[in-house]
Amino acid sequence: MSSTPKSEEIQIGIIGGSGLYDFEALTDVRRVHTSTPYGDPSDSLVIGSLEGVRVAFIPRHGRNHQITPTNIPSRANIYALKSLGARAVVGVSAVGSLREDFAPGDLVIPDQIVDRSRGHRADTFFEGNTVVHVPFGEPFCGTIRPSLIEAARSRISANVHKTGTYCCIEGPQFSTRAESELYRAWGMDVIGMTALPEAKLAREAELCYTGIALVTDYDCWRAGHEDVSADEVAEVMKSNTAAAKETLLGLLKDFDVDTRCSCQYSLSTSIITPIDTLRSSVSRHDDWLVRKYVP
Ligand SMILES: CSC[C@H]1O[C@H](OP(=O)(O)O)[C@H](O)[C@@H]1O
Ligand SMILES: Nc1ncnc2[nH]cnc12
Repeated sequence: MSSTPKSEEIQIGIIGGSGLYDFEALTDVRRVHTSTPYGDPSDSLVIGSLEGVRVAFIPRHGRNHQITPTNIPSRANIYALKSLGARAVVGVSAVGSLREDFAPGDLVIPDQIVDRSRGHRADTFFEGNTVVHVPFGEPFCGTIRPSLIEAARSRISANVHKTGTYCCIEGPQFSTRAESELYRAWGMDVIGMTALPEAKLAREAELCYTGIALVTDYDCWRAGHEDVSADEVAEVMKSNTAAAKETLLGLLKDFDVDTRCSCQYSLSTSIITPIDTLRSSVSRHDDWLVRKYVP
């Protein structure tokens, strides 16, 4: 069903993960091929309407799942979404469970992340002559999370966990059993390879970022269970993606970005390089984020 957009402006970006390579419910669709100062995004972006909201969708591994986690061009993806006008981003991802009571098929709206990646992925936009330290104590947007939880709880039959710490490894290999046990002992709840650097970059780009984590497996810690495999993740995601899409439709039903949300002005107290020096020397790369703070 085609719905009249409430605004022509793109409000929100959706980044699809494993198993979520398109969003067939989008109407009034056009495909945008774009390149950015950070290279090409993972794929062309699909712009369309969902529940009357203009949305930009991109599959983070590419539509044929050909980009490994280390090589995901997250800076280009976030730049492309921001430059199309998005004020918020939802990242959908497949995750392993690190606890008994988070079962395959469950949906988690994570509230924390621990970075266990190997430092091979660019995780800041600020590599020029502007030094910026954004707050990241709450890595997921506290304004949109409650709406996402409410949307999931009211629209899907799967178990919804309203908090969870996402342990982000870089992969592409899955974890060893000793690592998996360690992450469990540290109190982490789910494990994946992609919420970072996405969430960090979204915060630097002053976008509200939240995640929908779809549990596909028990990683490799659970006695009596086969260790996770890519085939298992793909198989479980065949049914999980429907829950993610339904949750997104619920979120968008009355969606409006709160311009007072602190994510929307995260740079306002974060630029340590004196504004006076920036006025004359802000580098081309940093300019698109910093310019509004340079009088
Ligand atoms: C296909 S298994 C491992 C793969 O799945 C997850 O991807 P995404 O977060 O994009 O859904 C995980 O992070 C790995 O990239
Ligand atoms: N067990 C796991 N480890 C890392 N990433 C995953 N994505 C889905 N399941 C995963």
